[in-house]
Amino acid sequence: MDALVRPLRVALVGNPNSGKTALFNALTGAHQKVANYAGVTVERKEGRVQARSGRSIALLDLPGTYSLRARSPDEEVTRDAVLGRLQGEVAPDVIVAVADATNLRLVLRLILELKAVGRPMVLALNMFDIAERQGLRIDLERLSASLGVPVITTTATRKRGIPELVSAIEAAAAPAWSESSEGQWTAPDAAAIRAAHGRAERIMRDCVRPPERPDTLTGRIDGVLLHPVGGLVILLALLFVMFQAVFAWATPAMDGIEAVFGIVGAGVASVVPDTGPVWPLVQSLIVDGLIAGVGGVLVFLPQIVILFAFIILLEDLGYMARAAFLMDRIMGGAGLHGRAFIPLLSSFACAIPGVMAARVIDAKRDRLTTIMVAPLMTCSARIPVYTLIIAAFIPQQTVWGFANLQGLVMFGLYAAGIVSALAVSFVIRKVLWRGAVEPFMMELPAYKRPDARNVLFNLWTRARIFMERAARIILPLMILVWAASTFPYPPEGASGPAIDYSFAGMAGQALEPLFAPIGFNWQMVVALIPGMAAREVAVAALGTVYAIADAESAGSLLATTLAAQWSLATGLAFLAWYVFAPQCVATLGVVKRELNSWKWMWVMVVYMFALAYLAAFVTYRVAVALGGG
Ligand SMILES: Nc1nc2c(ncn2[C@@H]2O[C@H](COP(=O)(O)OP(=O)(O)OP(=O)(O)O)[C@@H](O)[C@H]2O)c(=O)[nH]1
Ligand SMILES: [Mg+2]
Repeated sequence: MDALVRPLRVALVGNPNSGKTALFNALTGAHQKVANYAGVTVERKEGRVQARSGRSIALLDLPGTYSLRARSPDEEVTRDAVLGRLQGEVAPDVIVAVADATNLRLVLRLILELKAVGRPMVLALNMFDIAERQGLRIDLERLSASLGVPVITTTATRKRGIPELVSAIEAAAAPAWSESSEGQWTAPDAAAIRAAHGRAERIMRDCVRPPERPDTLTGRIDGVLLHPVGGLVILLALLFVMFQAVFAWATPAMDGIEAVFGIVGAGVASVVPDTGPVWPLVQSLIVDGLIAGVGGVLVFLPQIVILFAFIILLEDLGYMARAAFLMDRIMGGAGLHGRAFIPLLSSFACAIPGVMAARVIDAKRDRLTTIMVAPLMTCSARIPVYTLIIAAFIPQQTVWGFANLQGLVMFGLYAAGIVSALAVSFVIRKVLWRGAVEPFMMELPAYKRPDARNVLFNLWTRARIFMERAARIILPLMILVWAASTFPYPPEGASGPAIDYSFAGMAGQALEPLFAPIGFNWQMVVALIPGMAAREVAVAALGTVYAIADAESAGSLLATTLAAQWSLATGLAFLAWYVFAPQCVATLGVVKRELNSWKWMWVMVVYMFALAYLAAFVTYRVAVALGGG
């Protein structure tokens, strides 16, 4: 192919948290996730840029690494991309080494390794705004001369230095039209590593003067936040406030959304005639199937947004790496690798990115353990389930004079997820493989003021994912649930409610004996079946089933209906079930893919269902014994 017309292949390579993805976004206009901790990007991501000359650039964003001597799966992706060893790819035409200008020492060694690969290279000195603020003096010309690569200063988050970087990339590529498919690189031996280390130190001494105004704030804040006792207390307090806020602040917005659905439902009922054989069905599909089902899940959007506002702000500040540090001892005691923290943290959004983030863990067994427990963390799809049951059964009251009881129960459910993840990993360590957990090192990023646009964009992404799931997964399933609960019609002269004679009613009643010991009724069983697709589907299905079953309660809130129809013990057993049950086929699919093993996927299915059944059983029996039946 003609080298002039095919796009220029460029790879962004650098230490974790140096701003590669921020730079990628600034160059391509993409919106890949950027956050202030190491290990955000675990996959290669491709984007396009058009240079002024008209030449198209195919840009690769890669996971961060300290060396081409890769250890973990994410680092292997970077090494293989740089060397052109990825399936169906050739080595990049230009490597852009991305460096955090305030933290050059480590990246210099990586740059020297990259030079040895022999591809044209450009150094982007990113975070240059911070370097300037600190009064860090870098002799750019000398640095460029000692390394033998052009140096461009950038501030990715403000899009500074972007056109200059693009020009430098083009200029670097121009002479090298060679189509060699693989970069050459051989792992250096100990002597070579020492030599590179010495060279990096010399370059540091020659080109970089220490900052005039070093960042002392980070150190002072860490003195408090990383205190072994005080730090943990602050972490717990933060989580406590977060769950209080989820309940206290969301209510007005949720009431608003509910009111809108109520008005829409009433509007539909007044517009659609209720005569003839078809119109009542249409009305039922819209009101019982779509509004009661899909709308019943969408009302939880405000809670999702509030929870993620906290998480995203803390991520951007740079607090999450500190939380990992604080939890390291506890996690180590449970046999979890310190690097498991970020995957488990990601699992609060959804177990799928969580399971994928486990790629940052190099030891196979540690990675497997992390993946096996990640789905126990409370993902956001559980929020509708938890909130619905809490609203139905837990009174809205203040305890200890300041805490909202509903928020406290939510906190407890999250804690149950975390504690059981620790317990399961402890058991895996004791039963399946022993041996010490490897020590864990993670750079603590400097604190940064959260960037409003980044926070809002990430928040919008979470909200969009939630709403898209409602449209893509819940909506079609609710049409099925509605149809299964409506047809066939009851026979002539039937006495019971019509739904009892429907497919759903029959299936639920057939399976009910299996679930009776844990206090579930047939409507719940019906909800659990489509609920395998995603956890919040169960809430939608309950909404639809109860809306069809019980015309009198039509229009009243699902929580009110449940409070009337279920015992307290049943409600609590349902909560306990949802702490553990692996009701998400997409997660199971990703576990199979990441571990490349059906066996471990089935181990997960079996152990999680077993725990769910056991937990619901114990909860139900204890609650009944205490008078909650
Ligand atoms: N002040 C400032 N902050 C930046 C700049 N570039 C990136 N950041 C911030 O630095 C943090 C890390 O940025 P990312 O783009 O996620 O870093 P990364 O290199 O992709 O990290 P990994 O994917 O974990 O390897 C984020 O909080 C960004 O907002 C910059 O030029 N100036
Ligand atoms: Mg990244």
